[in-house]
Amino acid sequence: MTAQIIDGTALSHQIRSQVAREAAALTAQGAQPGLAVILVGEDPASAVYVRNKVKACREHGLHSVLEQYPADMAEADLLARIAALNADPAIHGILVQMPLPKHLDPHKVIEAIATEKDVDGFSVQSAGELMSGLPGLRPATPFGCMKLIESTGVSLKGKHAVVIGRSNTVGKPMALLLLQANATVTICHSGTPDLAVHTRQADIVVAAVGRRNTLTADMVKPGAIVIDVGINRNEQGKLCGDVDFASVKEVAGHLTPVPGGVGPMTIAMLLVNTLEAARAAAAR
Ligand SMILES: Nc1nc(=O)c2c([nH]1)NC[C@@H]1CN(c3ccc(C(=O)N[C@@H](CCC(=O)O)C(=O)O)cc3)C=[N+]21
Repeated sequence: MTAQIIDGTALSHQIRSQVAREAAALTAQGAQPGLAVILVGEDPASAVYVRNKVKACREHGLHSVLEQYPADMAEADLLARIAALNADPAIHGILVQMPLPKHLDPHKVIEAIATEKDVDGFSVQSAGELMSGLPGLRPATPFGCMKLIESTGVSLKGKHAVVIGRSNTVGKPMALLLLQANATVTICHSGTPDLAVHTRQADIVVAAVGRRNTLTADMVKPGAIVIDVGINRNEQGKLCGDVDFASVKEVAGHLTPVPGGVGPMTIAMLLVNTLEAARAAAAR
């Protein structure tokens, strides 16, 4: 059996087109959605990601601004920029690219963003809303993973989902979204003694570790849905995920590639969140 490859690029374009239509309607009402992206420091990978985010906004009729600051920017100056964007009526979403240079406290920075503009869904308030089943902005990566799973047409109800990784940005919110969709959820992490014992039971595996070949074919139940959140490089410098794609595709039922899986969906869901934030602002 060979897995169906889930095309994240194609799905992201469908979602982005929908966002563009709805953004145009808001713009016609004088409420064009706007995203501000802040990058501190010169990490080349981060620079590529933020440029792609801003470019995606421009291509789909959203207003966007990119603010780039030197790596030694003072925390007070960053907080002041966030305060100014909080007060800017043309901006509905604020994203501060992570990771931040060491001297900047990410928690303090995230909490400075107005809750209604927290399009990353990283704030304590947004996390609490997700935990409590309240409406709110959902973290883009796990939100995108849910859309990828939904695109298979397989119902999550009563299924066993295993999440590998417990980060605040992916693993934990992913587990909560799966739980909300009525899956039975297991969270595995670096302290799990035998990962394969859990993943072999799983109808859905979401791998969000940041280490190549974390999930191999022998660890996968035949027919399972496998979502690969990893972003790694192999010896040749080629982008690859946490899943051993070549072997797992012979066992899984559905599998996301890297690149072309979760990454493009993260950007699409960021646009969805910005649209949602703009819509909420227009209704106030
Ligand atoms: N505040 C904040 N919010 C984020 O959402 C955030 C962040 N910080 N820091 C870094 C991570 C990473 N991230 C990605 C987004 C898109 C791709 C993406 O589009 N990847 C393409 C490949 C791009 C390439 O070729 O490098 C793909 O997988 O097909 C990847 C990674 C968002 N992040």
